[in-house]
Amino acid sequence: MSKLFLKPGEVSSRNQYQEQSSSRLFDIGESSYDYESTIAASFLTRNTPLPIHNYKEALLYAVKEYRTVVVVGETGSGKTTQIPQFLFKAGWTDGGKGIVCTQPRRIATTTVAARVAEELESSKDALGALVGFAVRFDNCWDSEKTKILYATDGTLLRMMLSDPLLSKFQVVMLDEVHERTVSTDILCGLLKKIQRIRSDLRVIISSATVDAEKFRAFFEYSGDSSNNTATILSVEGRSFPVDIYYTTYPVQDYLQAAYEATLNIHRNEQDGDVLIFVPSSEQVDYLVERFQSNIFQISSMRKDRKRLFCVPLYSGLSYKEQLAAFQPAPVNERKVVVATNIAETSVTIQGIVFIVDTGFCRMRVYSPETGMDLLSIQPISRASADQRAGRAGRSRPGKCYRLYTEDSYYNILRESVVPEICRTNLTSAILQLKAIGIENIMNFPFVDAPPAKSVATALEVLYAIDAITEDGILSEFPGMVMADLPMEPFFARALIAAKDYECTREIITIIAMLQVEQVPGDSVFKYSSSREHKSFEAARKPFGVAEGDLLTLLNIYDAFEHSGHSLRWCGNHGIVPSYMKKARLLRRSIALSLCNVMYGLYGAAALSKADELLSQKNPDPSSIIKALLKGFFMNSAVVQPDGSYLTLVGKKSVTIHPSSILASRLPKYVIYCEMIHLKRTYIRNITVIEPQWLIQVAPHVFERRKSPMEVKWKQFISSESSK
Ligand SMILES: Nc1ncnc2c1ncn2[C@@H]1O[C@H](COP(=O)(O)OP(=O)(O)OP(=O)(O)O)[C@@H](O)[C@H]1O
Repeated sequence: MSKLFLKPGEVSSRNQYQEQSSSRLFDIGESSYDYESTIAASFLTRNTPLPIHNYKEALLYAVKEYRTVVVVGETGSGKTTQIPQFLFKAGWTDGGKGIVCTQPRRIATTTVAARVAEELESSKDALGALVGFAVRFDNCWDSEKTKILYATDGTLLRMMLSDPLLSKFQVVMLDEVHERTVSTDILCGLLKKIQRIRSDLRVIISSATVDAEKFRAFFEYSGDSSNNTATILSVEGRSFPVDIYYTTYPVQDYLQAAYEATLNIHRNEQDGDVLIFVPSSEQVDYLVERFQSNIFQISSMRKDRKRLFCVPLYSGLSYKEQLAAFQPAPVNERKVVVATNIAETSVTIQGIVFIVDTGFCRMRVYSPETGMDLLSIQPISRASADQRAGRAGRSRPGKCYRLYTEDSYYNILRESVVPEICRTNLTSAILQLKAIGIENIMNFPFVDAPPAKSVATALEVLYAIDAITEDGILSEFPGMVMADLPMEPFFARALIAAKDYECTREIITIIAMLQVEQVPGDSVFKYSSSREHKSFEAARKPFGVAEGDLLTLLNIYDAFEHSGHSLRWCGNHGIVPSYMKKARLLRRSIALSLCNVMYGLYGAAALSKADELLSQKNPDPSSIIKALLKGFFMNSAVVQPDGSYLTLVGKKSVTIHPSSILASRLPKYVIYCEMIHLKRTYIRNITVIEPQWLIQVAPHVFERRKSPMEVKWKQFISSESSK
């Protein structure tokens, strides 16, 4: 075979880190993919302190003098872990208020908090005291003791429902702002408003370079001449260099290319673990299985027979399963982590030296005609590609293999991601804003304003599910309760309705099971619904019910409960025990949230009410479906002669996803929980309904001559604008 990867010293000319680079063809083992190489920033020795340490004084000065500091810097320079510690040690929490740092993702939130707790308190068990975390359905902090709190952006937003001025915090740091999640963008607007009331509050924005000036300008407050308002602090340097390699021509099959690139690394490189980025959990599972089934062959590729082992990492896994990716590899073994973009930002997996980046991710894209999000596979942005590369080079120099050309990187990938707020369903976000007291959505200071049509559709949907009145005002009930429940408004609506239909236990169970099966292709069965379809169907058959997927999930949970939560029972039925354990925990969390929010109960009273809510009642299936309909009636569809379906709202042609238990039965009327766009537009998690129930639960939408899309949205817009 010909020469493999170029050595860093052999390269020259440009790269994205403005250091030396060059390009040359080479062949990677048996595969035919050619790569060009680009070398990253200057080398620092292993014991070099993190680059952010050189900026400690500058940072503390900036935070003292300016209300907002935008910090930009390379991945791995130490922003996330060190800045809160600098502020803590400099006395910013001495007045009794804490520091909160947000992250877009759960896994980053919890792992970074654990790392900082260990650094600050020199103990592995310290988490939850001085340093804590808060994510949906899981809190590990103490309102008295915790001085540094890591929280997901969505959780901080939810905290603002009870504490709109964030009075518990002295400093709010929004990390990874360039990811532009809806929650982070909304937090930016809210913080800008809070700063006008609280001149003591300090805001730190950590962002990629490209967006820095935009955020600085956004936070600059012209009304305050006595105070400096916003500034930028650039942190130069990274921990260790990462050499970047590109293919010399576009890759046809990125999964095959990822597989081959990894084999090549294993065959030719010394030690160091590999992190592969693919778009979806299905593809993660596919690659993991492929590696595992060829493990002997792969290990024998090396003279020293170093073993390779492979672990998945995506959001549908339980927390414990996710942590497996963070465990160090045994001596003489090489770990390959196959991940979705959950591992893209703020995450440090020790031992990772090689990155394989397919260049794609699965993204939610909003369709204003249907008012629904579509999940589709899209090229990543350059900012994401840099984040992915930055997962190497954190404890030693690394290499990143991009399975696309350098030309694609510079000319096809967008510089930064389209803000999620401009491409996603805003129902949940607007409900949150209304609950925080922002009535005039059109005048809210968005960093980038969402399309007016998306705002209008969200208002219309909120009106249809009774969250807001005809005048766009949040209803005390159920609107305020929906906003307080930690879940999407449609599920919250169904859960609230469940009380009247006497099926709270069942709706809680269904929501918990759906939460576990978040990602298309994921299922509670150990077989993949797409690749091991026969085994999957055979395992599901004993639980299947004619009413559809959600009641089938309920049946599975009930059987699990009946078995005494037996892990052996799970094994005998091809069910993944950790998923069921996760569902069990989630049920309890959801029940407790409901007790807090709807019944105003806390502590022991909430626990005993939660037990009552979760005890067996066996309602009629039609009651459960009617409660679901209260939330999901906008997602109804009717079968067409060719076996496709037409959505009743939006008139979109869709197909039942092959993983549905109803895929071959084709009932006349259905509701669905999710629409996804793959090769076709599919609907998932289907329930059979009677058409007359639509009129019973939502007469304001389905009574003749009242088209839902005519629901006064124009009036909403004009009344919103005039508030
Ligand atoms: N959980 C961890 N285990 C081991 N080392 C860690 C961990 N978290 C962080 N580090 C070390 O601290 C360094 C800085 O990480 P930090 O997350 O603070 O950087 P950052 O500037 O926020 O980068 P990014 O935006 O890429 O997350 C990492 O490069 C790594 O060396």
